[in-house]
Amino acid sequence: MVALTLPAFPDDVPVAPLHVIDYTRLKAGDEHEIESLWAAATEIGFWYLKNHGADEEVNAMFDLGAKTLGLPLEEKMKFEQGDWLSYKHAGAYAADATGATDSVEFLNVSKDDALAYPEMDDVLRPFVRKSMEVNETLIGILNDCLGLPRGALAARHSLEEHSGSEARCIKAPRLQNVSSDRVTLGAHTDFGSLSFLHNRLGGLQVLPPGMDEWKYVRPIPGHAVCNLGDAMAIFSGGILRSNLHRIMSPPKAQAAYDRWSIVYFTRPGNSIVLEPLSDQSALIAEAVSKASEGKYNTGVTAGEWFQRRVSNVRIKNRKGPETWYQGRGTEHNIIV
Ligand SMILES: O=C(O)CCC(=O)C(=O)O
Ligand SMILES: [Fe+2]
Repeated sequence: MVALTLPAFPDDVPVAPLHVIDYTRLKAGDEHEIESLWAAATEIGFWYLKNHGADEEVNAMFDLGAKTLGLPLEEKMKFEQGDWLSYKHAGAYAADATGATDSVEFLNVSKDDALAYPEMDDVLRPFVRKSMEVNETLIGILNDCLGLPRGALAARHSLEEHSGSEARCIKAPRLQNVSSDRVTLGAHTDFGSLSFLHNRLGGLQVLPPGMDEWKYVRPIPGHAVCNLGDAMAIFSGGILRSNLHRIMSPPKAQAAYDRWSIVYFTRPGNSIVLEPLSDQSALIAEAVSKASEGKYNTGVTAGEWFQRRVSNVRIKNRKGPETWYQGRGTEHNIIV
């Protein structure tokens, strides 16, 4: 189970000063709040979201995750399926180009499974539905800020089409006798559109644009952390930012505890081509005209983008450092 009393996040580590966005104000169309969201989405691509109304669903997911990932390894390994869904054991991913491995385990459940199966429990489905509602609202607001026709981004995230959208529970076990600056999940950008993340302990770090020092994202009770992924950076011709991040063991006294997180990833439908929506927005067309030729024309679908990224991070598929680079996303210009 998740410990009820955890040591406080330390005051003497570098933190990223993320915007705090109030979801209820956003929903009410508050212009100041929309401007803050736009600033966060274009500058760093990460923000806190308060008053999102998903606490109950998220807490149930933490309990479900603890129960499921608490099973013996041989039980969990029966559910490892291909490169992506269900269970991922610790050490299955490369943490960097050298072949060092990660130390987190995941439980992934596709939104298509969570919504489709009648016997799906009363924890996953409510969490997926609530997370979808929040992410769709945020994506809709960003759609309008980008000057896209109403529903242009929503059409690329249709409920009907199968996609890489999924719920994830992550456990990073406390590390014994290891210095607290150990990377537990390697530096990456998220593959899809928008991630709705819930943390209780520190350890998540972002590399803010133009900086060479990683900054912690301080967990704030009741506040989710939202971040944009590659698809939104590509659709917007680079106006929206998909920022590099990683997980470290929790800082200072928090390092003595297992670290749990719950995430919902919204990703485009598998058939959606990842390219800038220049013909639908003057703002995007202008951004693309300033970028190097073809920079955001990936020539692949969201399904292919996802498959490439996830299979190249699998350590079993590693041939050498090039495999790590072949799995990179929109952050590929950044040397870490
Ligand atoms: O656990 C976290 O804080 C972040 C997880 C993450 O970045 C991911 O699963 O993509
Ligand atoms: Fe991530």
